[in-house]
Amino acid sequence: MSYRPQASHFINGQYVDDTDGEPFDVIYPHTGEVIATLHIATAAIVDAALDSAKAAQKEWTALSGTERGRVLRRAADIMRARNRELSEIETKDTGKPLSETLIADPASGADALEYFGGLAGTLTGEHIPVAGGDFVYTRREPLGVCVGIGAWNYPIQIASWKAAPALACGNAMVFKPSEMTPLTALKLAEILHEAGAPAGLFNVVQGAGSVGHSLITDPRVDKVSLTGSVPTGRKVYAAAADGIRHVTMELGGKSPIVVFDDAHLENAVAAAINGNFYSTGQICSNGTRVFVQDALYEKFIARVAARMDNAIIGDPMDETTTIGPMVSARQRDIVTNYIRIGQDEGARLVKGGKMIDGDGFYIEPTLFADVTDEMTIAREEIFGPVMSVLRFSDEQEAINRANATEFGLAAGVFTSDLTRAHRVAAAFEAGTCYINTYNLTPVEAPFGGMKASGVGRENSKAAIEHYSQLKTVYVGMNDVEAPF
Ligand SMILES: NC(=O)C1=CN([C@@H]2O[C@H](COP(=O)(O)OP(=O)(O)OC[C@H]3O[C@@H](n4cnc5c(N)ncnc54)[C@H](O)[C@@H]3O)[C@@H](O)[C@H]2O)C=CC1
Repeated sequence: MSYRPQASHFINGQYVDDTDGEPFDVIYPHTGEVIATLHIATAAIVDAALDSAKAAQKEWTALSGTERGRVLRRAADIMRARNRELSEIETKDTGKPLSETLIADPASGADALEYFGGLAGTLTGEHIPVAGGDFVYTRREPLGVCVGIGAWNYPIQIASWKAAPALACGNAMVFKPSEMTPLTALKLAEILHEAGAPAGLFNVVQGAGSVGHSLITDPRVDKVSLTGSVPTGRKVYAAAADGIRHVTMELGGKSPIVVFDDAHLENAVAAAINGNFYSTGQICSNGTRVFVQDALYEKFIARVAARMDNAIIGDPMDETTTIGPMVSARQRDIVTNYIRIGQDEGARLVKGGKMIDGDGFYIEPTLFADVTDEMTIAREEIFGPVMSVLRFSDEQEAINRANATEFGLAAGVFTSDLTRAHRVAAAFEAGTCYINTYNLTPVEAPFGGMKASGVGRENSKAAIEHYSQLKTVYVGMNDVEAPF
């Protein structure tokens, strides 16, 4: 298995490298083998990326929105045409099964490019009449150079969800993928260039936190958009604050799914399976605290356990596989440790719980029952295939317990009682709520967190607010009066 990108970085319309940068390996999680070695961006690389973004932004913002949109929509078409190639690279980089990447990852990136490409020509200001025939108009202007920083779980999706609205609004972007998954952001850069984006409009530089830090503290940068954990979010937000930079923070979660007695059992079970085991549990909005009402409790656990027997764990390149490895040995060990803590603290291990021997970073999908609110596995984000089921009796109790967390990314409710569904959705302290389904993120709908889970929204028209700013122009139509 190998996949070698042409070079580590993509700057000013071309692949570039600087071998003075410290080398780092790209590891295929199925086998643990090194598939490529790239270099961390040096100061010269970061400088070149920011300079080229600054120059390209001027050229790009001079185009009409329709012209910018055409480039983004062309990029969406190229991405769809290259879906299999991109999906295979994504699978090699992340270990996610091809059965997922073929339908979810580049496809969701292409949706973002298409959607924001369509919106680009519609971005306008307002005309506001005021007293005496004077009027005000507003101009919706880009922010300038945006920095995007990605997590490792959805590399091409995260890069596209940030690039598409940023570019639609007339900004340029320098994107730093996670050092765990550096490959497909380079492909996005290549595709945007092929689609006609000016050289330098979307650059990719590699590295870990220190490269991220040098980007977000650079005076050429106007906006920072991070997808990552809450601790990283705190650091990035603080660093951006020093320069009063705009931010979008898409951070972690510990989201609840509340299943009432009157729920459609198989739908709730399927949603809990998707919301805990898809992408081997490495999804920020996963519903990792599943609250089930008394009368349905044991039945629910039995059905989840039975359906877990149908999981096909193994080679992610085999299109029948439904559970791949964890992204890294480190992440596998973090999750294994949480499973041990869950057992030590008295949760009932119903299924799974073990590492799978071999060179790949595999772990069994794991189901815990009788989890209580104070247990570590009910409080901390695990970011792995571990479902915790908790028992509850009444609605208000479920709402209070669901909200008793610093996070607020997503929440779900399953019930056949229409008014209760909306009442509970309104009471959830979470940015993205679901009724009788879970974890769907169409580009048309805003996505993002409340509380410690984030600031701002991605996708939908709401994202435009986070990649543009309004300028007010007051037009005087009368003589100017002064007191003397
Ligand atoms: N809300 C959302 O949309 C999503 C959130 N996530 C969250 O991401 C986390 C998992 O991803 P990880 O890559 O482990 O997150 P992480 O927080 O370790 O790293 C995220 C990115 O930030 C960079 N970074 C780290 N320290 C930095 C610093 N001081 N300055 C600038 N950049 C820095 C990393 O190199 C990486 O590119 C989970 O908490 C998950 O919930 C993941 C996907 C979606």
